[in-house]
Amino acid sequence: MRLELRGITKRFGDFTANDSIDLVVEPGQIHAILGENGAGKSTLMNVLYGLYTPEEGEILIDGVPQHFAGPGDAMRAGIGMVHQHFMLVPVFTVTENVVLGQEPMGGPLISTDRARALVRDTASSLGFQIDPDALVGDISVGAQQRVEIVKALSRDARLLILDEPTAVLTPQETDELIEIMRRLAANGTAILFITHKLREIRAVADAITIIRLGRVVGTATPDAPETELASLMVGRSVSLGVDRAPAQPGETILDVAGLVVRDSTGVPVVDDVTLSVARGEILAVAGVQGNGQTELAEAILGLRKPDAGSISFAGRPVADLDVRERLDAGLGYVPEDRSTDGLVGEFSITENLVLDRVGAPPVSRGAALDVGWMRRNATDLVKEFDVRTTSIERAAGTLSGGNQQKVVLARELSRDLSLLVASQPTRGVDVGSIEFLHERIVSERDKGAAVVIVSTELDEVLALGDRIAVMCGGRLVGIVPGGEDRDVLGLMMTGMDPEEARRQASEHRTLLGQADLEAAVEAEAAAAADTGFGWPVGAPQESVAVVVDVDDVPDGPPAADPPDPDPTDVGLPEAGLPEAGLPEPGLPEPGLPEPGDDATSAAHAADAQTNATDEETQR
Ligand SMILES: Nc1ncnc2c1ncn2[C@@H]1O[C@H](COP(=O)(O)OP(=O)(O)OP(=O)(O)O)[C@@H](O)[C@H]1O
Repeated sequence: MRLELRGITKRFGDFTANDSIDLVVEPGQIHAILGENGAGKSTLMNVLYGLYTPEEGEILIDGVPQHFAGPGDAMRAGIGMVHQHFMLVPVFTVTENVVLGQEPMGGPLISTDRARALVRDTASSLGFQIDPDALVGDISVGAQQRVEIVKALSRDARLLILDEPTAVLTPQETDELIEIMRRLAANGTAILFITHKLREIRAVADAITIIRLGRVVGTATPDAPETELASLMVGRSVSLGVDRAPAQPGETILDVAGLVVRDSTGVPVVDDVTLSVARGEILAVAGVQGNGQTELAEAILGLRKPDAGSISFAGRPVADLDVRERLDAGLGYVPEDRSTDGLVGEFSITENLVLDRVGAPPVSRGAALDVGWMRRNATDLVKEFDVRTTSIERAAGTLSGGNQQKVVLARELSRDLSLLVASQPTRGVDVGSIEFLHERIVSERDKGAAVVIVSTELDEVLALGDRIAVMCGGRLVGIVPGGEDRDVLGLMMTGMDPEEARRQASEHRTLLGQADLEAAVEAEAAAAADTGFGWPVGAPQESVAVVVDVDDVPDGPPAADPPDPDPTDVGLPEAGLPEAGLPEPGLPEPGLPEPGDDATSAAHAADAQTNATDEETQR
């Protein structure tokens, strides 16, 4: 399939999310779309998948214009999409999920034999081991990812859209996915790949298109250095590491001893975990999602009752503190799922920024909310955290994923904290904003807070952790010093003890670990070239091939808020907030799309649907 998008324009009200986007994806090409949060990537993919109807522009497949009234049309035209948040039904089996909506019939009944055969054939053509009869809720997230791919490809997708597909995978699983993408591409499947992980783009993409503020601002080739790609994306140079002084641990704030948390069936999901965190240090908890980290974080916050063991905060059992006391004592929490646990999607940004402070000054005056203070607070935080929005009164649920995450972090980091527990703090956030958020987290540490970061991102764990704890199957596999080798951490995430992981890692380097080596070699070569000293290994890699349409790149620092720099100047409805009390849940917010609006129905539809060459491999 050769895909061509011509002049795609998609607006939400007055806001243009995609502005005359042109894009060509050749058969068998892995085409990465790179762009900062809110750039319009998902919107473009949703247009291509038939979830949104563009106001202008054309989609051509093999030169023939297409008109998609919904995802069904896109699927029939050979387009498959693996959404960032899986759209699987947990209580259905793998087979039931794969054939959902296209069940093979044997007379009047669904033919389960044919359905199973379809799953088996598609899976084995991809080299996947999948049990067609397993319940999706019982299999790992990596396996769920494979089910999503099987589902898309069992419908004969010749163009596959992968929207941030590696967010929940181990480095080893990511390697596997990269191999699958290469195999699919070699067989002619075109792949549109969205990710914020520059390392992956460099490992797998054939072509890169960069989108900023809804417009294509340039293209690049995968040999462009990460720093170059990052600055193209956000329009300024970005530091990909965090500049931080060594930790100065003080008194112990958090003490977890022999903690056991069981699920509803009695199985321990946190199994005998003991750790402590002091003021002035960051403990990063690494692990594949679903290995007890969520439950550990929730237990620390007192949101989950331990079945055994103890948790104390500054010497006091957390269970003795009620929620208000926990907040007053300076506990801050960033939940891993921003949309269900971090925000109230229907509430405005202003309201979401004070969710955990209602009832106390300065948010409340007696029984009434201080709306003026709330607006000033929102205006300041939106600016400081670079939340890309047209108005502070906008419903948080209509922000792009990365911008929703910034709202949650802005709320938690704007309080005085003694202990910050942040799960996946930068999931879906672009590199420019990650730089800022990491700096903010380090500055909390330096101000004397104890920080626990739970992250599946090894880059993040390595960037922030003064010590790194790795969890697998609910158990603490080990605690190693910050700066541990990423391959060692990847292996520990599979349950291997640190010594064995170090031994095996030295024998086998992952593709992405290899990319680290390459980056180090490049950096050293460049440094050698700069200083005029010879570089013994040979010349640096080919020059960077980056094409940027300079006229199209907006001037100035990216922190300039698009499209309305000052949220207070964008026609905030005076009556947007009630003078006292939050709006009734369920009441529509001013400015929200009406049901039946294109955007709303598309969102509902989305809800409902719940090469490298041998030489490179060698290197
Ligand atoms: N249904 C909607 N109603 C109103 N505005 C929307 C809607 N969906 C997206 N937008 C806006 O369109 C812009 C582009 O959003 P989109 O989700 O495409 O960004 P993105 O590039 O995928 O960002 P991220 O990397 O954060 O996922 C954002 O400003 C977002 O707030």
